[in-house]
Amino acid sequence: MPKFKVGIVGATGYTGSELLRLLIHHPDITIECVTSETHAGKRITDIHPHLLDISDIRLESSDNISDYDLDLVFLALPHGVSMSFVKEHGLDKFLTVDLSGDFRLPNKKVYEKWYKKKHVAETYFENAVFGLPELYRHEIRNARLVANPGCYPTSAILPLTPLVKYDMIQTSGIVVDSKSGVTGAGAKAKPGTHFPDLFGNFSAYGLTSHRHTPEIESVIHNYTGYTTEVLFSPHLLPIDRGILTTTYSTPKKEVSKEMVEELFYSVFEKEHFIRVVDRPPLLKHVRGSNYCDVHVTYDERTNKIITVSTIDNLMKGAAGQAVQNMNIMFGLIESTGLQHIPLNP
Ligand SMILES: NC(=O)C1=CN([C@@H]2O[C@H](COP(=O)(O)OP(=O)(O)OC[C@H]3O[C@@H](n4cnc5c(N)ncnc54)[C@H](OP(=O)(O)O)[C@@H]3O)[C@@H](O)[C@H]2O)C=CC1
Ligand SMILES: CC(=O)N[C@@H](CCC(=O)OP(=O)(O)O)C(=O)O
Repeated sequence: MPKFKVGIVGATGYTGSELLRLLIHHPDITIECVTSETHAGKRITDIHPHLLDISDIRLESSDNISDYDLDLVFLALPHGVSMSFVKEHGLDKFLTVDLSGDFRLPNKKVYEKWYKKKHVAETYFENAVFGLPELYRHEIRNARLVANPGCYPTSAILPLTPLVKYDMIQTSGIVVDSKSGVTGAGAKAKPGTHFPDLFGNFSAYGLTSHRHTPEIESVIHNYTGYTTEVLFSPHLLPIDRGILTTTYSTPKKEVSKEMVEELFYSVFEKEHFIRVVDRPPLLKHVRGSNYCDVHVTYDERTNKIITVSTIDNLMKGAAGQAVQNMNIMFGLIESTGLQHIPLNP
């Protein structure tokens, strides 16, 4: 079978780098072009020296993308930039997997409220499928534009949807408390991601205003039909990769630890990348892999259901999930090229 041809737009960033790591040896695809506006003309190893003797492809401007006959393009671009690319190229020439948040929300109004940015390609919201395969596998198969989920939303939506869908929890007062490694903030240095600010430190940010709040709420609504109220609080961990998310919710009816555990085991039984674990998961047990480890329990004393989930933000939180979506769009086995064993320790 001929291989599928793909391009990576924004290949110099962290998710671009991770896409390269996953795709160079993917058995069913070839990487035809990789783009950078800042480093066009340089070899990929000038930016990613770890690829020495592995790839010698040259970076070029995304203006050249039309010179290639591509089946699919990954947009590993900042939000605001992805939407301009989609507006310029449309969806007829190639399939698109957008890693940014530009097409994850229901419409322009919600986007502009939370992103504080004008949306210039609103007509494409109706084409976009939210790229969480465990929820929307069938829709992804026929999509031309997949909005790859945010890293925090992936870690929160996966454990919350079974609880909401099966009517186990009250829809208000759901608390999502997340901690992320610093690669979640992208490759460009910012004051808060500077080594002395990070090392030996730990901080909350984006309280009450983070753009992943409407992403979590709108996907839960779309998938379950329930309108929820989610309080989302992100934190920055002094580590490179990984997200650990704890959720707290109140049961709607009488539950037990065994009941919630049974629900998770049955819902996720057939999911290759979701592992239900019988104790709180560790970040190191998913590092470098596309797994999401989830744990659920019930605290009788406070009457709260607690979930703890872990992902690698660059894998199941970004590039790994994007490749999982690509596999589905091409009709390949979903786990192709994603069988990495977690790097422990
Ligand atoms: N990091 C993570 O854990 C996750 C990231 N995401 C999302 O994925 C997307 C990519 O993230 P990430 O790889 O971390 O980001 P980076 O900041 O590391 O990389 C962004 C890339 O976009 C390119 N680029 C092109 N045009 C512009 C522009 N106008 N301004 C800035 N950069 C531009 C940059 O390269 P050049 O200058 O060479 O052209 C660079 O390669 C973002 O939308 C992010 O929100 C989603 C989930 C998780
Ligand atoms: C640690 C850190 O800064 N994380 C990022 C989220 C990364 C992510 O999922 O990204 P997008 O929704 O932007 O694609 C943040 O809070 O803005």
